[in-house]
Amino acid sequence: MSPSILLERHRALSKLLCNLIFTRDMGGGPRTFPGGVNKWQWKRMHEKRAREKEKRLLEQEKQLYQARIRSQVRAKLAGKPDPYSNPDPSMGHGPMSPTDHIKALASRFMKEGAEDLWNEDDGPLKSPPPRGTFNERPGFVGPNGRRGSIRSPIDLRQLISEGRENVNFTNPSGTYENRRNYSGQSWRKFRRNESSDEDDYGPLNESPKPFARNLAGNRRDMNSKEIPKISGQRPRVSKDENSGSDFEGESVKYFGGSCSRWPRLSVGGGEEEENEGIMRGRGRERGVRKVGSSASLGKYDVKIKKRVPLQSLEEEVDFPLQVELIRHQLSKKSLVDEKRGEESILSQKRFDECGISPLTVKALSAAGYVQMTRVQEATLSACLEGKDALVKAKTGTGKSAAFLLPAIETVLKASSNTAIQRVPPIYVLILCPTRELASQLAAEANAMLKYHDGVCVQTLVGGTRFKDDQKRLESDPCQIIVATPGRLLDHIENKSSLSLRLMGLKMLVLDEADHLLDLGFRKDMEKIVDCLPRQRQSLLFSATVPKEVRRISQLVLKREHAFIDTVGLGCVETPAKIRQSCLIASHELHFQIVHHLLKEHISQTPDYKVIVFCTTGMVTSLMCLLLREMKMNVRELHSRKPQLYRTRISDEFRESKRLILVSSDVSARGMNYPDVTLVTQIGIPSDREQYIHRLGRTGREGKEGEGILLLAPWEEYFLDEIRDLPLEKVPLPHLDPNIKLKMEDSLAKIDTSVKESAYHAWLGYYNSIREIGRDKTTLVKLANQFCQSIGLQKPPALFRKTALKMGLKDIPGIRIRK
Ligand SMILES: Nc1ncnc2c1ncn2[C@@H]1O[C@H](COP(=O)(O)OP(=O)(O)OP(=O)(O)O)[C@@H](O)[C@H]1O
Repeated sequence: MSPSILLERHRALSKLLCNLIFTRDMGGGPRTFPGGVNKWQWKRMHEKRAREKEKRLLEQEKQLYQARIRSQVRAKLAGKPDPYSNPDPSMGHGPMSPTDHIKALASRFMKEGAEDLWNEDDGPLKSPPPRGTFNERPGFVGPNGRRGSIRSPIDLRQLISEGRENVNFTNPSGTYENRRNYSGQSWRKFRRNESSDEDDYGPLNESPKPFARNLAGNRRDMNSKEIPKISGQRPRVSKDENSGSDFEGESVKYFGGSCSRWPRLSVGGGEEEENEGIMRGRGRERGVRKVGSSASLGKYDVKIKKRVPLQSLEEEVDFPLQVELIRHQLSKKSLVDEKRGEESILSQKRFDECGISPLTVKALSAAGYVQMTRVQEATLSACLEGKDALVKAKTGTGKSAAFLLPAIETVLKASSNTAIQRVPPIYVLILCPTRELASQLAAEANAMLKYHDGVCVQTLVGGTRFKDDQKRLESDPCQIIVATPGRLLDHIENKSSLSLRLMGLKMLVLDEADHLLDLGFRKDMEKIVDCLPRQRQSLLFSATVPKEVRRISQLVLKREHAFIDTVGLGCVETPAKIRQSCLIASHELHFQIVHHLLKEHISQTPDYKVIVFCTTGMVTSLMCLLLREMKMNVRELHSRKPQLYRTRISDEFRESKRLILVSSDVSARGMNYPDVTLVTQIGIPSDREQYIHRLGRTGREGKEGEGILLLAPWEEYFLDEIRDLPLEKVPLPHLDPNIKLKMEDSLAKIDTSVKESAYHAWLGYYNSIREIGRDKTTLVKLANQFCQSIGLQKPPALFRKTALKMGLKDIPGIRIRK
C-alpha cells in the first residue's frame, strides 16, 4: 500500500476517534479521565497519539521501501537481473516487487497466530443477516424484548469453556501439532452456534481445523501449559481446498473460519485506542463500521465477504460487556492454568534426543542442563532445519540456549563443509542491545563450546578500544560474534576485514529483537542487515513482540518464517510466580517508601538480592548515593559509568547475595542474575514491554519472585497499559517519621550537582515519553515537584540550546542559563 493511502486511512481513523470521544463526552460521560486529565486534555492526547502513530507507520513503510530500493541498486551494480521485474522466489530474502511485498505483509496478517495484528473491530466474516430475520429457536427474547431469535452471534464464552476442553495438543515428536479431537457433543454445539447457515461462517463442511488451531494459538491447553504456535508453517485453509481459489481468498476464508469469531469492536486504529473503547463502552457508538484493520494492506486486506455491520449485532447483544466478560474469564483461566502448570520451565525432552552434537550435549550436562526448557523444545527443530523464526517466550525461560544451540550447529556444519582457513568467516552473528548482555551471551556460548576445539566466540561492544577489537579479531579468529549494533557498525563502516568475513554469514540472531527493531536502533540495524548476505537464516527472540515489531520484522526475516509463540495470545505475559504490586504516592514520599520497602524485604528475606530500576542514569546515581547514605548495601549500574566499572559491578551482582543493585535500563533486558528476590521500579518504565522485561529479572527459571512498581499519582495512567497483568494496588505503608528526618539529612549531604543532573535527566526522560499526555507547562510543574522532592530549592537552569531542543524554551517554570 502506498504511504499516501496509509496516511489517509490513518487521518480518517484519528478524526473518527476524536469525534467519538468528543461526542461521548458531550453526552454526559465521565468528567475525569485517567491521570486526572480533563476531557479536552484527553482529546488532545488522543489526537496527538493518532498523529504520532500515523507518523510511525509511515516511517516504517518508508524504511521498507528504501530497503527494497537499496537491494535493487545493489543487484544492478552486481550485474544481476532486475529483481523487481523477475524476483526469484527461491531467494527468499531477496528483493521483492511492490506487489509481492504487499502480498507478504498480507499473508502475515492472514496467518494463524496473526490474530494480534488485527483490530478489535475485525468482526465476524459473515454477510449481515437480513434485518429482523429470526431463526427457529423458540422462546428467545431479544434484549429489545423482541420474540423469536435473531440469528445469534457465537456464544464466545461457551466456546472458551467447552470448545477448549475438546482440543488436545500432543507432542509426540518434538513438534507440536494440534490433534483435533472434538467430541460429537461439543462439535454439535459448536455447529449449533454457527447456526444452520454454514456458508456464512466459512469452512464448516471441512474439518474443524481453524477453530482448533485458533484455540491452540490463543490459550493454553489443560495438559500442556505452554503451547507453541508455529504459525509460519501452517498451510492455508480454504473453504474448498480443491476450488483452486487464489491466495487472498484462501487466507480470508481461513480467518472467517476461526479468528473472526471473536467479535472486535473498537474504532481506534491501535491497541490503546481499542482498549479505551472497551473500557468506556465506546464500542457501542452507532454507525461505525470499518472493513479492514488500521494496518490495512490495499486489496489484500479487503475481506472478500463483508463483515457484519456492528450496528446489526449490537442491537441484540451488549458486545462491550461480552468482550469484557470474555477477557476477564480468559485472564482468570490463564492465571489458573499457569499456576497449575508453570512450576517448571522444563519440558520432558532431553538434549541428547534432539540431534545436536554429542560434544555440545556433554558440555550442557556439565553445565547442569539435561532436559530442554519448553521454548527450547518448541524452537529447536525449526531452527535446526534452517528456518527463519520469530520467537516469543517469557523472561527467564531459556531463550538464550534456544538460539545458541542452533548457532553452534550452524558453525559445525559450515566448518565441516569448508577447508580449514586461518581466518574463518563469521558464520553466526548475534546482536543484542547492551554490552553486559553481549558478555553474558558470549560466556554462555563458551560454556556450550567447552569440548569443541577450534570454535570461538568474540564480543564486539562499545566502551572498549576499537583498535583492541581489531587486534583481537586477528589474533584469535572466531566463527561467532556477539555484538551491540553501534560497535558492529563502526567495524563495518571502517571497512575492516570483518566486513569481508561477514560475507560468509550463515545465521543472524537478534536477541531482544523488539528492542533492536525499535526506532532507537532501527537505522543501525538497517545498515547492518544491508551488509549481510541475503542467503542466511535469521532468528528473532524476545519476551515481548508488539504488533509493530511483527510488522517490521520482515526487514530481517524471510517471508516464510515461523512465528513461535510459547506465551499464547491472551495469556499473561509475565511469569506466574512473580507477585506484582503497585504503590501510588507523591514524589516527596518516594525515597522514604523505597527505603521502607527495601528494609522490609531484607528483614523477611535473609538471602535477598534486589534490583531497583530508576528512570535515568542520573536518577539512578542519586538514588544509589542516598541509599548508601542510609547505610544500605548498594551498587549502581548505568551507562554513565565506564565499561570496566560496569563489568565489575555486573559480575559482582551475579555472584553475590544480600546486595541491592540500583540500575537504569541497562540491566532491564536479558540479564540473567540468578535468584533476584525483588525488582522495584520507580517511576513509569518507558513502555509496557520495558515493564515486563525489568520485572523478568526476578522469578526466572520458574522460581518465585516479587515486583513492586512505585508511581506518582499523575503516572497512574500507566496502569492502564498493563491492566491485563496481575498487578495488585496496595496501600501505602506506615512510614517512620524518624526515617523521614534521616532521609532529609542524607539528601542534604549529596552534592548539588548530582541533584541538578538528576533533575535535567528526569525532565528529559518524561519529555520524551509521548504517552504521558501532559502539555509542556504541566510537565515542567511536575518536574519542579520532583525537584523539591530531591531537596533542591529551585529548579536548575537549562542551557538555551537544550531547552530549545526539548521544546521547553518559553515554558513557565523553566530557567535558562545566562
Ligand atoms: N535446559 C535448561 N535446563 C536448565 N536450566 C536452563 C536451561 N536452559 C536455560 N536454563 C537457565 O535458565 C535461566 C534463564 O535463561 P535465559 O537467560 O536464557 O532466559 P531468557 O528466556 O533469555 O530470559 P530473558 O527474556 O530475560 O532474556 C538461566 O539461568 C539458564 O541457565
